[in-house]
Amino acid sequence: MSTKELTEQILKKKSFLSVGLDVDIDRIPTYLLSEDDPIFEFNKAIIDATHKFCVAYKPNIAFYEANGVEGWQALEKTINYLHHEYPEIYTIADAKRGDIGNTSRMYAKTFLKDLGFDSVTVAPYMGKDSVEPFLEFDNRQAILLALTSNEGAFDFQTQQIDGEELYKKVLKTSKTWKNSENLMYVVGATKAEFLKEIREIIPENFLLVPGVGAQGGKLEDVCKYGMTKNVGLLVNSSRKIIYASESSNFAEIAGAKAEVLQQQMADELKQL
Ligand SMILES: O=c1ccn([C@@H]2O[C@H](COP(=O)(O)O)[C@@H](O)[C@H]2O)c(=O)[nH]1
Repeated sequence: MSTKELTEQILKKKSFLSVGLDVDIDRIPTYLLSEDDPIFEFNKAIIDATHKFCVAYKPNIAFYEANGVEGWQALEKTINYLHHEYPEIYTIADAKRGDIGNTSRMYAKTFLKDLGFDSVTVAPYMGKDSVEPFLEFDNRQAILLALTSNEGAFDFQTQQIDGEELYKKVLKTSKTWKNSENLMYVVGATKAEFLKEIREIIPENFLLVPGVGAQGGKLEDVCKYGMTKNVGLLVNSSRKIIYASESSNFAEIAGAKAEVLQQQMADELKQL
């Protein structure tokens, strides 16, 4: 999907919500465990109940890899279900890949071609040749980790190198890479106070903002400095939505949680 189409979906649905499909087999309702594919059945119920209120889904690949072959099968069924039932939805493989170019090409093929995700998260640490293979696909994006939501972000990302924070160097240098128009960036909602300076470096690019909900990030803070005239935001929430209830109506309750966030987003969009 192009970023123009993504913006159109955001304005149509009055939502820039991404629902995180971080499916932990130990946290899903126990009655689902007797199904052939409990992870997929959980995802299907969550997607059917929340799709009206969001524009994107973000499966975190770790939760699927942790279940071996069955996890990969559940991931493939989930992305196929989204493509077939809700083709207007933007999809993010939160895989945080990046390696020497020859290897990155294989990661890019897996997520952006074979599985057909719209985007994949990529770590910038190995530099240009590790990221450019993810930028070669039309209407697909690589989402580069810029300033992450966790405490450890202060270990390296905010450290000064030659008088400038490392995350700012990542933003500036990545703009010089081939097909950099296909870049989006991860900025944690817990780091909203950095957004003003981040927007001075990348005024237009979409940001994927995780950390609202379980990690304590605030939607209004993110919007205040992160929103552009074309919105430019995908705000993700995972656990607060998908594990809102363990009862048999878990999906309905997840839908209600997603709707609360969507309503707040609709209010923020009125200020555009
Ligand atoms: O900086 C980052 C980058 C990625 N994540 C991922 O987003 C979700 C957040 O889940 P919640 O349950 O809403 O906290 C999860 O998949 C993380 O691995 C992040 O949190 N921060």
